[in-house]
Amino acid sequence: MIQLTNVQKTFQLSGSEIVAVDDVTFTIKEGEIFGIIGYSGAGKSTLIRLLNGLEQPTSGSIVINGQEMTTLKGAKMRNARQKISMIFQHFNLLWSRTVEENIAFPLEIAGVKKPERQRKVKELIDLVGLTGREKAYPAQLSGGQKQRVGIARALANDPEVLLCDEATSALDPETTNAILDLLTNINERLGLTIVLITHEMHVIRKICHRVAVMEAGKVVEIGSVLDVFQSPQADITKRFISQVTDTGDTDAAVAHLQQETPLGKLVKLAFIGERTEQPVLAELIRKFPVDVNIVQGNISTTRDGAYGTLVLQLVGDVAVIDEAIAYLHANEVKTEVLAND
Ligand SMILES: Nc1ncnc2c1ncn2[C@@H]1O[C@H](COP(=O)(O)OP(=O)(O)OP(=O)(O)O)[C@@H](O)[C@H]1O
Repeated sequence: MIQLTNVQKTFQLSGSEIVAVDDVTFTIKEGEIFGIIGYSGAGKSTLIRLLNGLEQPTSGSIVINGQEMTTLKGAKMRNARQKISMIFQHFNLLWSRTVEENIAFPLEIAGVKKPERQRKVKELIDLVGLTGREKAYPAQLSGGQKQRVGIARALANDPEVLLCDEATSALDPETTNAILDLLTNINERLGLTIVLITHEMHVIRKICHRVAVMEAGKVVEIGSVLDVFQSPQADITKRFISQVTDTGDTDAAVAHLQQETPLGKLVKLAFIGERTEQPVLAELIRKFPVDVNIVQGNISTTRDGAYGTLVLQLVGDVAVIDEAIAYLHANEVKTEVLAND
């Protein structure tokens, strides 16, 4: 669907060169929700502007739906861009137009006749859950409602790709979840390919199928969300994951435990999929004569299944503890020894 190959974007700034996107190659599949995560300055906005043709790469190739975007010009470029829609952090609505007039705007520009426009606007208002608010002005809407208008407007011309630029960053957590549910629903109902950029791992965890992690213009890690959660490779990925898995209390709990009971092994277990629902811990306690203290536990749900971590202190005979860890391995539970006595 979208193929980026060796994409490079450099900016010249008062004599110096800034490499905003540095030799990026990856594919986004049709119908998937693909997340790009990175801290400020990582190059996410530049990448998304390259995807919608607002910027041209310095070198490399961007193919969307079989069309090489870097060589398109004039009407061909405009047609290709009509199939790529975008929603924004600050909604970018027209303040002097009502909800229905905002949604009708791209249809007017595309020359769609009034009866068809009205039919389409009504359908979109239903789809995004704004029925009854057709005549309201943006200033009379909540943040979540404004983003619903943004989404309806973006869908008006039946795009093939929806780009989301930090679309929930200005919203509170509850509204964020409602908008993310709406995007998931649209992805499933319309089969629309969604590419989103964010600095929040919660957004990736909740709705994305796959994720690319960006740092200093480069993609440093890419994979299915569940795989990346289970075995993050880059340090920056581990930091992002800790945004949603760490309660922040683990280090304090570990330090306290080591002071009070400085014995045994401190082990972090990672479970995925069905394993998160099975009584592995109960089996472990039944089978092995070790004392088990639970230090911290957490389950995160991704689109492709659940991912859980559990930090345990195992106290007892060293050989038995090693056997217990081997038993966990054999049961597809990943283990990492955090500390030994
Ligand atoms: N038009 C431009 N001219 C010069 N430098 C630019 C331009 N656009 C982006 N940059 C630089 O490119 C780098 C990547 O910026 P970009 O905005 O793509 O990052 P980002 O990950 O989207 O961060 P943020 O979330 O803060 O927007 C930064 O160093 C930025 O200053």
